[in-house]
Amino acid sequence: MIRIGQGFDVHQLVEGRKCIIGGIDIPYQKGLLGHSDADVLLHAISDAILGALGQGDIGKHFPDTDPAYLDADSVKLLEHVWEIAKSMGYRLGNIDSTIIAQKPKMAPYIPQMVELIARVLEADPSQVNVKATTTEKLGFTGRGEGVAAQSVVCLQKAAL
Ligand SMILES: Nc1ccn([C@@H]2O[C@H](COP(=O)(O)O)[C@@H](O)[C@H]2O)c(=O)n1
Ligand SMILES: C[C@@]1(CO)OP(=O)(O)OP(=O)(O)OC[C@H]1O
Repeated sequence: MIRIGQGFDVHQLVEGRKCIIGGIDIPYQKGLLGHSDADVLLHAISDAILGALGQGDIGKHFPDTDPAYLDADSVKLLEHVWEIAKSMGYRLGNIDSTIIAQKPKMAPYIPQMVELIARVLEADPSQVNVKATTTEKLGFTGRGEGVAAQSVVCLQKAAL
């Protein structure tokens, strides 16, 4: 059986925070604001997996009112989501994601993001695609006020 899920997330860019995207700490004068480390890409991917499983979203599994998730490492959150997927008998088919940001430049860091995501999802890097786009200076991403990410995931379950 094949299940498809999609995820979308946005975090504000502010001074005094780290810019962690796809599990990689990207050097930049601003960072992403959130209850956790605000890793917008891993949140979109986590939501896509939970969507494919019909298991709600990361806000349901990791409430932003719970101090346990304050400054949480989103790699750990994705690992937890992947444990749910495995417990339901799924493995990764493929994943495609887009980071929407005017700055910083993502391209140099994308290979490291792909390696990390593939490792967490126990997949080959060829099953994971990460892209980036600006919005040509339009909108909140174009003004550099925030970063958005979207992801589509295909999960496969072995037939019994
Ligand atoms: N934050 C970003 C945005 C884009 N890129 C790369 O630049 C290429 C051109 O982007 P356009 O928005 O003009 O299509 C694109 O192919 C991305 O690979 C980036 O590295 N970081
Ligand atoms: C990850 C959680 C939990 O720390 O907080 P944030 O970092 O604010 O991220 P968001 O994308 O709003 O989603 C879910 C939250 O519950």
